[in-house]
Amino acid sequence: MANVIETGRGAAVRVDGVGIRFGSFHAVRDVTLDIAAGEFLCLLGPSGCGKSTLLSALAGFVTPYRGGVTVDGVPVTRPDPGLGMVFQSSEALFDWMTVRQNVAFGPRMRGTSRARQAELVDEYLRLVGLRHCADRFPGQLSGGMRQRVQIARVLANEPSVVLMDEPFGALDAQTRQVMQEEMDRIRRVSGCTVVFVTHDIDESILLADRIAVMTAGPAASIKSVYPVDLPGPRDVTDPSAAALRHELRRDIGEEVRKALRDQGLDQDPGRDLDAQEDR
Ligand SMILES: Nc1ncnc2c1ncn2[C@@H]1O[C@H](COP(=O)(O)OP(=O)(O)OP(=O)(O)O)[C@@H](O)[C@H]1O
Repeated sequence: MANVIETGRGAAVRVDGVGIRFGSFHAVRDVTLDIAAGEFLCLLGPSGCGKSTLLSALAGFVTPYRGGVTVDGVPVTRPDPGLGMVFQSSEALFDWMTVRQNVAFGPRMRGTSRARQAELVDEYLRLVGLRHCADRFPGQLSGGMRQRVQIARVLANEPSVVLMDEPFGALDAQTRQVMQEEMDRIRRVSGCTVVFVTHDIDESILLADRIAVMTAGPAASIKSVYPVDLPGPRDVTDPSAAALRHELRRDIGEEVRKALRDQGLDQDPGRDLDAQEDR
């Protein structure tokens, strides 16, 4: 597939008045967001509000019925190697290919020379700490390693924007923590813009430059945007992080309660959030 979006070092993303419908269902209403080149933006919100749907529009998988997305001024109209997507499940990897072949896949499809493919594989497997696994198959790796291969495979396309849909959601707590630390390093080295969907408030505080909170759906929009001005390495038990976490919990809690009220189910609105807090 030919690139329309430039590849390289991080691009500015403009989401301008985006609305998304699935038939008669109004999923997302009038979302406007400006994401700077190289920024790490987390999307948080109640379950089912439309985070993945909005991310799909950024990836060119879903066409908005109104508004649009541009990357460095270029309209997103379809998927593009310049927009890398990392999914929650590492089933996105090709099980019948080695790690090396998986990571080389995108560049090979774009007709990159064999020598350059080898360089890219080497560079990005090194970045995710998996050079020693190049000749293994995905089935021979742990869940955390497979997610790292998925990230290397996306980065080997040298995307200017990486879109991540709960990429660590299926990992155990310890692997998740390691991956969060690695993600912070990887994105600083690669310089790409990242839009990262998560349920996890602490994960968003650890990683984001800004956190956008969505309203409960249907017809979800952006409720508030929080800058995360915390020095690194971040610690969620730090008092300023704790204050931000409290604000985010309150903000999302309001939306969860609203959603439950709309469904006539508002008996124990705190439970969802306590479960998030415990993770
Ligand atoms: N292809 C589709 N057809 C119809 N409805 C859809 C489709 N995709 C998503 N939806 C609906 O749009 C709404 C938003 O879904 P989405 O998966 O984007 O939410 P989410 O915030 O990512 O959810 P979660 O946090 O649980 O992963 C939901 O009501 C969902 O049922």
